[in-house]
Amino acid sequence: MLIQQVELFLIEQQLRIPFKTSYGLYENRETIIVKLTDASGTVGFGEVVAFSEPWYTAETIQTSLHILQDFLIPTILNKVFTHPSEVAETLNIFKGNPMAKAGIEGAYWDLFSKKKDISLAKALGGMKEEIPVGVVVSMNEPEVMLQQIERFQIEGYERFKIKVSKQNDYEVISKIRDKFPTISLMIDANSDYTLNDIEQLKRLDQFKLLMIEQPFGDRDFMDHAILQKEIATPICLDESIYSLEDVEIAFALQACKIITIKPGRVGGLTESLKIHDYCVENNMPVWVGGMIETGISRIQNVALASLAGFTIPGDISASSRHWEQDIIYPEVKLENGKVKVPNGVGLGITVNEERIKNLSKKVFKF
Ligand SMILES: O=C(O)CCC(=O)C1=CC=C[C@@H](O)[C@@H]1C(=O)O
Ligand SMILES: [Mg+2]
Repeated sequence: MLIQQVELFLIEQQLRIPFKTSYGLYENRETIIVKLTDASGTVGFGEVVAFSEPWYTAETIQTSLHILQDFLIPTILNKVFTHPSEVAETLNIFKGNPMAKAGIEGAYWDLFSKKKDISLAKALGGMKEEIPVGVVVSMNEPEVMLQQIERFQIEGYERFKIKVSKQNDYEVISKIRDKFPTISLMIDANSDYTLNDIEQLKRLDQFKLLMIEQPFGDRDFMDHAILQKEIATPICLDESIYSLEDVEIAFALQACKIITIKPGRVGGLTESLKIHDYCVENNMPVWVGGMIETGISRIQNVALASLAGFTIPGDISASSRHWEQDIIYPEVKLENGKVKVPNGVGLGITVNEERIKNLSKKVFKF
């Protein structure tokens, strides 16, 4: 495959439900849509899922635009690759910036599977035709969170992730457990705790949570290992995992019992597959995380989650969880509590290029 043209669309959409994080309240979400066109006119779509501010990881929309324009795109333009893994390897001559890289590499995977006349799921080695999915409940008043869980239960979600802080964890979780004693419930702390909070974290064992996601800082492997020995609830690492190497370190230190894979955070689908295979070989449960992304990245995650080793429902909620209208059709939706894995070539959906153009704040063509 020889890429003749790369286009970047910086888009911004209003979120249906504002998303409260440790950084602040997100009411709108910027992302970058990547469109690759090869010599035959076949196109591949990807998405850069970095946020506008460096609160989740160090990347932002602006750092990604810089790295894409000044380094990544000049490196892949008019160069022949026979497989997306070669693209990942080539882009790794540059340090860091996994989300910028994943935007390009993911678009290559879409293009590659189209050229092979197979679905992305099949190209990745996927087996499932439909997947169970989880949903994230934003940080809010406990009553609002209870209402959201009730609604999402009716919609068919099988796993519920709530965002908590160390100021409100016990109060919120106990109210949820009082009303929903048996649901599959997990929390995401986004590094809000430290080892000084170990007694407070021990108290959460009584709630029989599926896991605690990223209680400590992203480089705190040793502290997570100390905590995991003290609590029964499995620790899941998210922000700590930028590569397979980080997973090997976490596994060697017993810093966690579960891993969440986000292709953007690890540099793309090639690295995601390596991490999936390692976790399966080492009996470490693994699931696919979300990034409050558009349907392009979401449907890419659906394809990834179709691999047999993903055994925990991921953050792969319907388009309607975040958007009034998605930029793909058909939109991601639950049918009988499951999301169907597209079996059309490539992503297997249609990208609404008209809507992308209407949502674009800036367009770049190379
Ligand atoms: O994509 C979704 O629906 C949820 C995504 C989600 O929970 C997160 C995305 C990015 C940062 C955090 O807010 C959180 C996470 O840490 O997993
Ligand atoms: Mg997380």
